[in-house]
Amino acid sequence: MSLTAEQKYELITKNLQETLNGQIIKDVLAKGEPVKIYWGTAPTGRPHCGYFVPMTKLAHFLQAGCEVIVLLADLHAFLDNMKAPLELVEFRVRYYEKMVKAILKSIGVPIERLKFTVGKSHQLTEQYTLDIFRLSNVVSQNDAKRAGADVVKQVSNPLLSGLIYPLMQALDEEHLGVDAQFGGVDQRKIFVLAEENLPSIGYKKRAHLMNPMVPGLAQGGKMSASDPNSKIDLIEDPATVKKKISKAFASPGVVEGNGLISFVEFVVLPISEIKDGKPTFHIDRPEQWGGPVTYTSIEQLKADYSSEKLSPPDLKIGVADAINKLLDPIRAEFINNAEFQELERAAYPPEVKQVKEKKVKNKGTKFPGNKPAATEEPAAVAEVEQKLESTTISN
Ligand SMILES: N[C@@H](Cc1ccc(O)cc1)C(=O)O
Repeated sequence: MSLTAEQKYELITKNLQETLNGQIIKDVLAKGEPVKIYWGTAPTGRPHCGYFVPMTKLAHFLQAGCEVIVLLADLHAFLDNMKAPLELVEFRVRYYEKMVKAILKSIGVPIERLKFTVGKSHQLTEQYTLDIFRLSNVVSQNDAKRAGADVVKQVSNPLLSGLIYPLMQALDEEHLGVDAQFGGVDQRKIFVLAEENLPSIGYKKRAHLMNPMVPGLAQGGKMSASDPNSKIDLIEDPATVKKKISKAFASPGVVEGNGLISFVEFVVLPISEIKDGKPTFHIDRPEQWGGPVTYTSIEQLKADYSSEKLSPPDLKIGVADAINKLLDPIRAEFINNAEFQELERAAYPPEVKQVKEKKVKNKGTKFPGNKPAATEEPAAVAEVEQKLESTTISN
């Protein structure tokens, strides 16, 4: 199936909340060239179900013949208040890469044409360093601070790293040689900073594509890796998925801010369309409430929900089943792959409990029955690090 330039543009911008400088993309398409787009993700907390949203867009970009790059932004994960310490970030990079691939496989997207790159691989060059300095001479402290406000963790004593973060995200566009950057609308201020300032240091302005933020499952707000109740892990077991969804916030008849409906709109329907060519959302509703029902458009679902023809518990049945179906292959891959599991432990080592040690009076080594000084327990990190040293992660 070959698409016209217009059809490609439509697919590229489908389901987005906002596009800035779409003309840049149209111009590339008009020349018959593939559009080069990147999506960056900072490997901080464990990736969760919210990641399905950008993944559906990567699928669209690939369908539209784009060259797609996934940037695993390791240094950004470090610069954002050290959400990922340097000794863990490499494991997280590998864990994220595996997860992104597993999600795309679960959606049925061929990943051969997807390129993965790690921030460090271009961000430590001489030219990049010089570019940070050049950009720091045209961007004010205030503008850099404001640009990062929705992305960088806001703390009472903000660090300098939070100002460098947006500058580097802007520079990545140039150093990855793309036509467009894609991200959530939470990235908007950084995108604008890039558009306004790259030209001042002699670089092209890029197009920016933004997907909406899907509200979390708790009480609105975005899905966040740091709030366990607002999100569902990609390797969560089926029973926990059901439990979390049953607890999700959903007022009868209220569509606005309903995380479950948004999930259907931005994940379930688009994915079924990518997979089977037509959007479907099936609810195995008990007979007494009207029996099974299948929706093929979000408007239809929203109308039924607003008029309370569809109740929150029934919506929840459908969403829990849909999520479990999406997670099945990801869970299976994880469970059947010891390397993957080891990587998870290395990337997210269980917190070492601070056990208060009983003070033992030092009576000297000569004291009868005393043992030689105990060797220190290796730290959890060092231990897994060692185990992993010889393991390579295959695609
Ligand atoms: N800011 C993105 C990560 C990112 C980092 C660097 C980039 O060039 C692009 C994106 C996030 O919030 O996850």
